[in-house]
Amino acid sequence: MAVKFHIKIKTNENVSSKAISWHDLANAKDKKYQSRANSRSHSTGCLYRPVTLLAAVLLCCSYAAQTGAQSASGLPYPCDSNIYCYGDLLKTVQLARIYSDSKHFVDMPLVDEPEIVQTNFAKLMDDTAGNPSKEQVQEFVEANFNEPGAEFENWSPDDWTESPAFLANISDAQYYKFATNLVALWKDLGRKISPTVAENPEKFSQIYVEKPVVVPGGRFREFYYWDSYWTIDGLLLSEMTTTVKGMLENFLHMVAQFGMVPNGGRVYYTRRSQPPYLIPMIKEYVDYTNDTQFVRDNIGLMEKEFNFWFNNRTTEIKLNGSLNSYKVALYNSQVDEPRPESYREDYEMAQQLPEQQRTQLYVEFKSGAESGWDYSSRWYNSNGTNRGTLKNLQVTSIAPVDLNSLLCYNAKILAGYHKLLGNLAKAVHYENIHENIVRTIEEVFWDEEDGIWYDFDIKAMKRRRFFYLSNVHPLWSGSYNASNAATVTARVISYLKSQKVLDYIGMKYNVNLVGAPGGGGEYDVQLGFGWTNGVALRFLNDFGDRLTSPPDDGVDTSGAPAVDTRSSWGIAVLVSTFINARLFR
Ligand SMILES: OC[C@H]1O[C@H](O[C@H]2O[C@H](CO)[C@@H](O)[C@H](O)[C@H]2O)[C@H](O)[C@@H](O)[C@@H]1O
Repeated sequence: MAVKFHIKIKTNENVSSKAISWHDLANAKDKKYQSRANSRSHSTGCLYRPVTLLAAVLLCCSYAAQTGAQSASGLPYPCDSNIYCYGDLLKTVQLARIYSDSKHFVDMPLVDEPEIVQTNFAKLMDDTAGNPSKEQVQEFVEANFNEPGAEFENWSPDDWTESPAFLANISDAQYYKFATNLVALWKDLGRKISPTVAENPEKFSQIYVEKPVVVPGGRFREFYYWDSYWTIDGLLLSEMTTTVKGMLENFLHMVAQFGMVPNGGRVYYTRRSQPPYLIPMIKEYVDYTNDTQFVRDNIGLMEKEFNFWFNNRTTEIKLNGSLNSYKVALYNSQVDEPRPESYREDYEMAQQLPEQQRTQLYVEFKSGAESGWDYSSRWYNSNGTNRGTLKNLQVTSIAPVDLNSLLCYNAKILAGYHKLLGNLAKAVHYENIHENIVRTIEEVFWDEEDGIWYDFDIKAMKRRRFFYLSNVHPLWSGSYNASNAATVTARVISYLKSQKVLDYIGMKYNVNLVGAPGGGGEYDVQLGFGWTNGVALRFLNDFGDRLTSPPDDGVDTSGAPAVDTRSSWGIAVLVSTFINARLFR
């Protein structure tokens, strides 16, 4: 008799359940799919209770065959692993403060099978009456986990070249050297995931992907979804088309596997995404290579990703006094528990709220991470202002103009590709979606008085008239009525000038020590960030023929951490100069 298992294919609100048999699994062409399914049945729903060791083990075993465990609120956990995503082991280790960065622990591979690690943990709790000291927890972690990074093998991209043609456009010697350094960095940021991860997925939080990836770097040891858009742009300028194609194939594989592209390449990121740049990334690649066969082969998965957002991340609103209704997109990850990679921080913040409000805060944390703007005052809402603290996060009730603009752009690309492939009915379908979103952006997000688009508060039903760089997204994506292009562009530039924002562009900068990197936030300034390298290369490509580096102005950066021209703050200064040059010529 065929035994059926339910494999949850995860999207957040849309948890669809697909019955497959072991026979199906055994015959599955894709070995990774099989090993991922195995890992779920191994690691699901296994909760320690401070009873006896035997009872704990029995409890673990009885849960082992289940999938899709839920928290008491009824919402799913960040993933099904009771080591990396929820449960007493995770909570005990993260609250013990062994590592200053919570992400460190959830990036550590297991030494043994999850069941054995759970049994060892149950023993630790039993031996210490459920209250181990920090040293005892540390000893347990060191015995049962390896340091992060064990999941990679050495890899140097075959398609890397020292002197891609675009470098010849850069006339300034300093900038030339700077660009050469950035191109060299691709070799440091490339990662190939070891086949051991595919063979034993239950021992790793790293998601196995077949093709190498380029990561942001530093503590970000895995791919990040929206970062990859700018990374890929820089890789294409660097003529690394094979690497780019592989990264796109990985993303498409994840759409097939998860129904969407996860925030990043770890299991604890699989129930939230990031801004949907996959279709624009494919467009960048196809424009550069003319590989239209890639579109033909993958149009179905591109649509699948679009539909994830269009079906699971939208809501209908009616403007006050209007009969028209509008479909607006929002970030919304309905998942309980602290973010595993920021467990202690989220947990401690939630403790300051009454118990019944904590799940919603956890949802807001994850939805903020899904936006990529984690965290910005953009998501604070106290009495309609953008002031407050993380406790005032209201991501799920703010319709972001950039997300709506991005989906508009996605629909336009899909319409164009369907036309190219001769699927005329589909082309019309996506053209209609595109037109509807353009109308929504004009009628909901555009502020005629200020001459700019704003995010929209769907509780108060009004625009949030605060400056964020995301306000100009529709100008970039072309999500406005083409006949108004000249007026719209002039108004947006005048808005930017009025805000004086172009004087202050930077990722994290130091307001006390000009030119020095800043600090604070969730993590330190990272050296050689993948996506900012891509942005800098793009600017050097577009303006390198007319840029000259500033003379040494004697700025004292002696108090600043040692960084070189590869750092993200240096790049931000460069980009700011370029933006000024372009807009105010
Ligand atoms: O460059 C990678 C990403 O870095 C930030 O977010 C990531 O770190 C957060 C804290 O560890 C995590 O919760 C989030 O989900 C991660 O994406 C940054 O805010 C992102 O925009 C960026 O993609």
